[in-house]
Amino acid sequence: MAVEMNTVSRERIPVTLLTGFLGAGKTTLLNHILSANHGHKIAVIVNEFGEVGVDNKLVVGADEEIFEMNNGCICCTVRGDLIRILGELRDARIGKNGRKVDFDRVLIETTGLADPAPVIQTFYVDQEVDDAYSLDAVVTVVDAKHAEQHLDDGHEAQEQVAFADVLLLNKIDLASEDEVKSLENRLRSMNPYARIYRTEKSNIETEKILGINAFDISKKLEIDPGFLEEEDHEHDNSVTSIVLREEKPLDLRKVEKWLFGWLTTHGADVFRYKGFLYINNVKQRVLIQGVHMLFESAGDRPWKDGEEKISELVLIGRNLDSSWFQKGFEECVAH
Ligand SMILES: Nc1nc2c(ncn2[C@@H]2O[C@H](COP(=O)(O)OP(=O)(O)OP(=O)(O)O)[C@@H](O)[C@H]2O)c(=O)[nH]1
Repeated sequence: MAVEMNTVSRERIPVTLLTGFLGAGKTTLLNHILSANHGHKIAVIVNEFGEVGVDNKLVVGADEEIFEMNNGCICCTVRGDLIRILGELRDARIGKNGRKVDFDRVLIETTGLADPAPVIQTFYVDQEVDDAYSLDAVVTVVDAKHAEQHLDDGHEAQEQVAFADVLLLNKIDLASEDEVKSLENRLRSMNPYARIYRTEKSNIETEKILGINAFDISKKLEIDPGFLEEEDHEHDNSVTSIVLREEKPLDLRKVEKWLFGWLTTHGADVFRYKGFLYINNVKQRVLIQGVHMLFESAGDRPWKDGEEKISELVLIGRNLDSSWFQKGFEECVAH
């Protein structure tokens, strides 16, 4: 009996923590994992900075259970939420409380602004979480085009690299071989342990990131000996988010002209923006998103019958003037 109990308690649910700076390619990786044929049943927890759950809408794979935590950063205000969701999932796995969720691993996508250390701590410091879950690996997606800049001025970006078990050097199509090599050297000097893979569109064999048993707390403690005790962590408070909403149909050309005009002068201030637009005389939602000055808009699925048609755009960056954005967005209404 004792042996059996030990076996049960040691069978903890593996968790992959997916981090990476804003726009690096985390959702792209998540979609890639969820569409791949690997046989794992994955419960996904996504954390969004800003009020609108755009990420949830961007994630494909309707079969997976997706739990979303909005309105805060996973490493601060919603850490309690994370513990609660992990507890609920653990119970649902065995059909407790009348709900059954069938999964064999958990994947957590953190917001690009999260410092991973407090999230990792949760798996060691919270006893109930520790009993039920084991951290399999911290996978950090790095944007080959913008990482140097993010690493120069961001504490979170540095921590994300420092705590990674696997680094995906993504978007290599946007950087030269020399740039990629020099970034690789920089990453290697920051984190000598992580396995580094170069990727385009976060395309990687799932065996290289799931079930790899790569997380080793002793290595993390070598990097930062006090990290399990750290109560506080720093945030770059100059980074904020704005949510724009408009119920009237918009004119896509006006939106593009307005946004593009602003981006050409302020592209460095905006890390990430994304949303769906309700465009005049267009049956589909239009997905609009970008990272700094790289911007794309594309037709998404058609609006469903009875679905509220509304445009929602989230911007994350520095020095964002909310009233200026609200006014500009309103002026994009189609006439
Ligand atoms: N050119 C290029 N674009 C990429 C690549 N990978 C992802 N993208 C694009 O980069 C943008 C951001 O990708 P996401 O996967 O949404 O990034 P993210 O890290 O989830 O972003 P946040 O959730 O905002 O932090 C999207 O427009 C992707 O299509 C790549 O390898 N090359």
